[in-house]
Amino acid sequence: MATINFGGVEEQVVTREEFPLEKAREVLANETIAVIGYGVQGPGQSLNMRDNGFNVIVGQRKGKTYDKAIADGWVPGETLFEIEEALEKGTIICFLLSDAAQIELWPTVKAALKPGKSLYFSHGFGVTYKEKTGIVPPTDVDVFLVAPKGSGTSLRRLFVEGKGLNSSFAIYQDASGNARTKAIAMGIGVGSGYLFETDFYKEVTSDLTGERGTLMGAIQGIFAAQYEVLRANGHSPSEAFNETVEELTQSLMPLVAENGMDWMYANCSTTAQRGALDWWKPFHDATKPVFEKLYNSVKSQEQAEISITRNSQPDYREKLEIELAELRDSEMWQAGKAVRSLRPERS
Ligand SMILES: NC(=O)c1ccc[n+]([C@@H]2O[C@H](COP(=O)([O-])OP(=O)(O)OC[C@H]3O[C@@H](n4cnc5c(N)ncnc54)[C@H](O)[C@@H]3O)[C@@H](O)[C@H]2O)c1
Ligand SMILES: CC(C)(O)[C@@H](O)C(=O)O
Ligand SMILES: [Mg+2]
Ligand SMILES: [Mg+2]
Repeated sequence: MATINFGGVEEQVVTREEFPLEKAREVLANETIAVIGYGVQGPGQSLNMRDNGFNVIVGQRKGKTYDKAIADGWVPGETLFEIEEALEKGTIICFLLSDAAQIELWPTVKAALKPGKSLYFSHGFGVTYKEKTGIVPPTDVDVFLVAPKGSGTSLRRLFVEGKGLNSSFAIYQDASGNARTKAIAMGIGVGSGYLFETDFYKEVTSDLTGERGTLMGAIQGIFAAQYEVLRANGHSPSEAFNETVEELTQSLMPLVAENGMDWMYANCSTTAQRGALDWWKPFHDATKPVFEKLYNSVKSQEQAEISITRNSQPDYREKLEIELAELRDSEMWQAGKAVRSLRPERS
């Protein structure tokens, strides 16, 4: 573990330098890694591990996604199987179905978890909310998680570009005495940048907060609010969208990603800097109570309850799609579509 100072707080993290890919390959040399589910994380993690030289198979029920796995080079009967067969063959079971679907499949997975096998998650959800999910692993298997901090789509894209998303890792149960090393090896194998340690409860609590907050929920809320105010005051969709979204994603966020907020500010006018430095505080004060409400709703398990109830309905995909279509069809995101089509690299 390397000790790194994060803004005055020292943390132990695992870097690729200290735990190189060769070591990860050695640790997992005798394992068959069965990736169960080929939705968003499934492809990213399985393809990265395959390209990193691990022994990986995929378990996916037949249908459109199974065909996508074939298109990605997984071979039926060799590296691609029905879920039950992959569970049988795998020694490390990567449970990468949607969190709600994990509940339904758990009895099947549990039956396949013979002593000595490992159960791998990418979220603390299933076992943390065991009263709601029924996911209680047998005591003679290792249980750990590696949670990439980003979409499986980015996990794969960054890997292909020679970059990496950071991931957290956590141990829930160490039956073999080797769970920690295995978890870290898996984290390196899926293409993580660096790995930071957490526990299942903290992972699920921070993750549910983040995606409902700044990463996804809050950002759409704040975009919509500013766009609406600009439009209500007579600004065109072009002007409102560019001033709300396009400039942020194309110009300013890449600068923040590269060198931090102050550096992005410093690369804008002093007029902009003065205004931003004055206005971030009112935005902070206005939104902090909402973040507190959100965190409490996660902590009380209300968010887990909603997620399970809503995403377990037979038509949950169709219902999500209706709400996504509402976003997509809104004037702001339709304006965005037009703006994207005008980017020079697209013409
Ligand atoms: N999406 C991400 O990028 C992301 C990022 C970090 C962590 N995670 C976590 O990774 C895990 C997998 O998430 P995901 O977003 O990749 O999942 P997903 O929603 O894309 O679903 C994965 C697979 O589940 C299958 N599935 C759904 N219902 C099923 C059922 N009843 N029986 C059998 N198969 C079924 C689908 O065919 C699909 O292949 C979750 O724990 C999630 O919280 C996801
Ligand atoms: C990609 C996210 C938002 O980080 C993940 O947590 C998820 O649930 O998809
Ligand atoms: Mg999440
Ligand atoms: Mg997340």
